[in-house]
Amino acid sequence: MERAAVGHLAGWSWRDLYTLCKPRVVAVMLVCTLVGMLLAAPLPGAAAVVFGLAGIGMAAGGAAAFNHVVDRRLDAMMLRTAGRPLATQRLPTGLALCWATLLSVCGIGLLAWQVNPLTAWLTLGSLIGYALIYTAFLKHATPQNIVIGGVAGAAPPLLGWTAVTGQLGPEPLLLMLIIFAWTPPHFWALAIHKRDEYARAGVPMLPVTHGEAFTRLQVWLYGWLTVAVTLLPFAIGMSGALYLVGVMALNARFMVWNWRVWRGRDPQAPLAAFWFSIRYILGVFGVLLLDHYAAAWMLAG
Ligand code: HEM
Ligand SMILES: CC(C)=CCC/C(C)=C/CC/C(C)=C/COP(=O)(O)OP(=O)(O)O
Repeated sequence: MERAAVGHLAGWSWRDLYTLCKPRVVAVMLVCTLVGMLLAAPLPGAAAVVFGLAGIGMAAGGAAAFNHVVDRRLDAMMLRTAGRPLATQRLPTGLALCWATLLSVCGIGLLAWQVNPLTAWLTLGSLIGYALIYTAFLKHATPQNIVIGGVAGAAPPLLGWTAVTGQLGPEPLLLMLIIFAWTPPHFWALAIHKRDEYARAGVPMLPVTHGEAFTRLQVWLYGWLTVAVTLLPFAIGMSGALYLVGVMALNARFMVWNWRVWRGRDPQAPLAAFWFSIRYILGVFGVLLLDHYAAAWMLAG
């Protein structure tokens, strides 16, 4: 019998274990982590970078897998998530739980063993914050779920910074604040688009509890907060003119999308704004890095 057929008969494939890790979300998080590392030290040690990325990546993937386990019944109720490996029941819950535990233990263990205890503790805090506090409690308790839970999702650049320096400081907190302020426009734009699904599943997301118009206003206001926070690296002298120009251009496009969401005239705007938010956050961290190396290069010259 062919291997594929065996996999099919068994009901699940190895790819399902990969899917549980939310690989695209974790990939963007790791980009932000790497930028945090490279801003902390122009030439960080290879071991801190490699083991740091591997440990943080495994822990974030493990947290995402726990999220799939905890949310398996809820995911089955929503069209967007109904095809997930646990929602369809093609992957046994016990196996997913083992996978989530293995990834989390290996990730945190690697950080404690090869990186530093501070990074291991902070990553563990983010893991618990997302997998348990957000997923099992906040998500069902309050429409502020993603604002509070956003602390865990915003941690990656700070974790990257501590991985190479072993200490906290105002700069990594600022990098974290950028993602924190960006999370509401990122998620609520999608939540507006998926409002009916969340309502049917009984999840108290902001558009369900406070209506679409109020959520559109919040996207607009948090958008401005994000703009203000992204100007701080320049204001405190952490980044230079190249960053300022780049981030202003990104902010202009970001706010055009948030404005379209706020106006509420284009039904396609929320989903388009959600997808742009991902390019935006990658752009902000990309331009932070570009500016950092441009400054180092000019100093060397
Ligand atoms: C609590 C905070 C956050 C919430 C509630 C949230 C929510 C979501 C949701 C519901 C999706 C759709 C997923 C899907 O359709 O499978 C999504 C997608 C995504 N999010 Fe977030 N997010 C958060 C934080 C972050 C952070 C911190 C990053 C990266 C720095 C991020 C990056 C992404 C990416 C790249 C996608 C697209 C995934 C894909 O292409 O399948 N998110 N987010
Ligand atoms: C250690 C560390 C850095 C942890 C962070 C872990 C992590 C992967 C956070 C992702 C945030 C996210 C996609 C939230 C959506 O969850 P949801 O349940 O609301 O969305 P869903 O309905 O798509 O599952």
